[in-house]
Amino acid sequence: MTVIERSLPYSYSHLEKAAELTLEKEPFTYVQSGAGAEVTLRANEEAFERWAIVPRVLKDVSSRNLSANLLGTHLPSSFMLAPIGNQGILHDEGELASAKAAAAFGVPFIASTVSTFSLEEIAAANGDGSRWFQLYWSSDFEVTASMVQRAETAGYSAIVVTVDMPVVGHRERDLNYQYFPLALGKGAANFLQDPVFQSRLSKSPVEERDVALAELLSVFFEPALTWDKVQELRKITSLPILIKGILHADDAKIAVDLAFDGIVVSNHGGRQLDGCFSSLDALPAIADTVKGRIPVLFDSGIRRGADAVKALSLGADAVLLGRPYVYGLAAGGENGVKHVIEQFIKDFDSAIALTGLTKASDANRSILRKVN
Ligand SMILES: Cc1cc2nc3c(=O)[nH]c(=O)nc-3n(C[C@H](O)[C@H](O)[C@H](O)COP(=O)(O)O)c2cc1C
Ligand SMILES: O=C(O)C(=O)c1ccccc1
Repeated sequence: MTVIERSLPYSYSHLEKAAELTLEKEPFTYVQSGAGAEVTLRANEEAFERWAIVPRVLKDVSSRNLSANLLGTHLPSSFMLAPIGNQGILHDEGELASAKAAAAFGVPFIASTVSTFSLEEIAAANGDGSRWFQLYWSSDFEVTASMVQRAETAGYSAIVVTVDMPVVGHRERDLNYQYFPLALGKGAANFLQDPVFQSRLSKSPVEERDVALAELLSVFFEPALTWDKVQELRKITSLPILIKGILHADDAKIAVDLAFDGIVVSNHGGRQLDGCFSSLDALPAIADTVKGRIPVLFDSGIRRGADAVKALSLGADAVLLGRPYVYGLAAGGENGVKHVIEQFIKDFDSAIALTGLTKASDANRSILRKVN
């Protein structure tokens, strides 16, 4: 399948630039920035430069299988689109454009709790595509339960509980601009359209939007969340449950012991705790602990095909693509996301062949060396 929007650039840095030229400075900064001095944001990318692929040759790579299958979901190229909230600040069609683009390539889409469009609207745009729902656990448990049930009804096939945001990271550049999309209502649709959330209000969100947004902010964070509480999700849904935001091998062990269905090794793209471990550096010990008992997904720093090869070699079963696709969204809407997906698949395919592999799932540590 060849698309698309030839005016869009091919490299990550140029895509970022294209997004910067399209957007106002506040929404661009919101996407690009990280917490604190952005040490972790930089470390996520730099960690990939400390691993080098040592390719094998003469392996007949004429036919290649890039796919992964996990938790009943088919990933044609071993990656999914990461949950990214508030996409309406980047393009009017927001998550609808991204979910359509993902479906066109059969790439699974993970919809965020704080999407600009509701999970039902995203499901309609995603159509026959495959999709998971990312859950931010609300301190109003009945709202959490209602959202999970809605996701199940709307054809989402797994729940990804993000646990690295008991509070929001100290994002200095957003603070400088005093720019907080959730407070502006840019990621409120799943709440405003939720019947349980609406029942908490004396007037409808349309009549009293400010009151509704204040209620949203008051129930959004749940700093008291624990492993025990997350386990209660089992009573509400039969869908697979993954835990996103794992960096410590001991937490990976707890996730396995408590029979969660998968984990996402992630530091939220350097947006939460600045100074924490890069995601790639965290991966090997986690993979050694999990030992294949549950799927290990990975994000934070994936920019190119070879990055995905490295993450798979260090023990990930699949990766999530984050900032690259939303820069495509900002610069070119649905076609921009298609462009990014298409190029990422081509790059990944080429990297697999040049590594001397015919199956992405065969990637392992024998083809990697630590450098520097
Ligand atoms: C603008 C933006 C919004 C995000 N929103 C969410 C979200 O709503 N839920 C979530 O679990 N992660 C969210 N993330 C984190 C991503 O899912 C992913 O972990 C991160 O983007 C990976 O880093 P990378 O994009 O630098 O590779 C967001 C990231 C960005 C850049
Ligand atoms: O920006 C984010 O990373 C994010 O997920 C978020 C969601 C809600 C409030 C603040 C940040």
